[in-house]
Amino acid sequence: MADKALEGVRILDMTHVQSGPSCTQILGFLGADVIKLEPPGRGDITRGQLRDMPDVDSLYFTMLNCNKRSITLNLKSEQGKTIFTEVLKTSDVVVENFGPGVLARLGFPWETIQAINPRAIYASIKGFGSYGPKKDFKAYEPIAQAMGGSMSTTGLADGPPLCTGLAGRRFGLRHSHGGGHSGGADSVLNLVRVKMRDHQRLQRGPLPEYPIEHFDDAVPRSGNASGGGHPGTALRCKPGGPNDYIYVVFQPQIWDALLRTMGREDLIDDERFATPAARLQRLDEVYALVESWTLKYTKFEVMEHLNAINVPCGPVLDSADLFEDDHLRARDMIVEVPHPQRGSFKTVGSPLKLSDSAVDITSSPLLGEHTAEVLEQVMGYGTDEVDKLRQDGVI
Ligand SMILES: CC(C)(COP(=O)(O)OP(=O)(O)OC[C@H]1O[C@@H](n2cnc3c(N)ncnc32)[C@H](O)[C@@H]1OP(=O)(O)O)[C@@H](O)C(=O)NCCC(=O)NCCSC(=O)C(=O)O
Repeated sequence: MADKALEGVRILDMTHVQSGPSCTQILGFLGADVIKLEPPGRGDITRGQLRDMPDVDSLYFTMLNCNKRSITLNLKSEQGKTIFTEVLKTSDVVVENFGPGVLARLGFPWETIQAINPRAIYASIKGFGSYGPKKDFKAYEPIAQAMGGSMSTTGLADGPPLCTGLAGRRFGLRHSHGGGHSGGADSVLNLVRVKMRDHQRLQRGPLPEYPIEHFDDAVPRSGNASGGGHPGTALRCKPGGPNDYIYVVFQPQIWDALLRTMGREDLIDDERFATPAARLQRLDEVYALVESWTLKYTKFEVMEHLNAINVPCGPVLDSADLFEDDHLRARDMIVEVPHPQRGSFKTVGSPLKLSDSAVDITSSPLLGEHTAEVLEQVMGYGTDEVDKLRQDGVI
């Protein structure tokens, strides 16, 4: 039995930036042989973007390209196209997120790829998919957030629309489950399904769980209101820093126990708060009451108190908290990876945990680190031929 779920599966990875690389990195975590194909010279543009060390692959690149091999190949040269055809024949899956029309301009539209290797699964990420009036538009993550409904519903009611911090992954993850062509805006829309629910509810009356009084035609920005069936919000904690908050979901069954923990047994029979319906009428008061208690403790202390009585809650973890978090470390979600140029770097582990497929995270490859290895071992080229291809600027 293979040690890893995707051992023996070869991925021809023609992805760049964030959306595609995050998908193929997960395939690498699961044991696939991911061969990342990059243009000679610069490679994936992110290698040189947002650099924190001169002339060294950026964290932007290293954190999205672990567990891959890198080959360089000039797809605009005739020999490059020939080599591409050969690599394609040895691949099980092809993943690409080029701009619309790029592969066709290179001479490899989907039909040609399919004819060269009919058994290959083809996964294509575009901003707006392969059909529909906007199919030829380029896109980055914030554009998908703008056009998939996320921005208009994120933020405070009296502030501008906001992007969330879920870059790249949200755009790409939804595409990684099979062959096909789909779009980033589709993915975002899929994740704002509850807002589309609320839009239709709004046509029958105001939405009581939203922290606003007056509604227009579209779903408003909901601040920190919970999108689920129970109200919830982020409450301030000690010592009052920008992320000293804890998110609390007010399930009906927690109310009495919460009042006891807060030392407010006197309110248990108070009819203003006694039922979920009564509390929904005065959420501001409910939140202010509980916040007067959370402000006495740190967000981690509140987490302890609330979990002791089974209240669903989550302290707002900032990036410093995340790197130190004992749970994330125990689950290998924060890992340190050796790197030939950087010494090592910290990255985020695999969100997929399969019981019989351990994840060993290896460094992102240097540009073209495996070109000779792949050409010689996978495709049978001789060392002299590889040298000649290098001199000719093909690889
Ligand atoms: C992200 C992009 C806007 C980036 O645009 P560009 O930088 O202009 O890249 P393109 O993919 O359009 O490719 C530009 C050119 O590079 C050429 N090219 C690419 N690879 C090669 C190789 N190996 N050899 C030779 N030439 C190459 C390609 O033929 C194009 O040439 P010409 O044919 O001569 O033009 C676009 O790729 C795109 O819309 N992708 C799909 C959606 C997507 O995944 N977006 C990122 C999502 S999230 C994210 O990551 C984020 O927000 O950040």
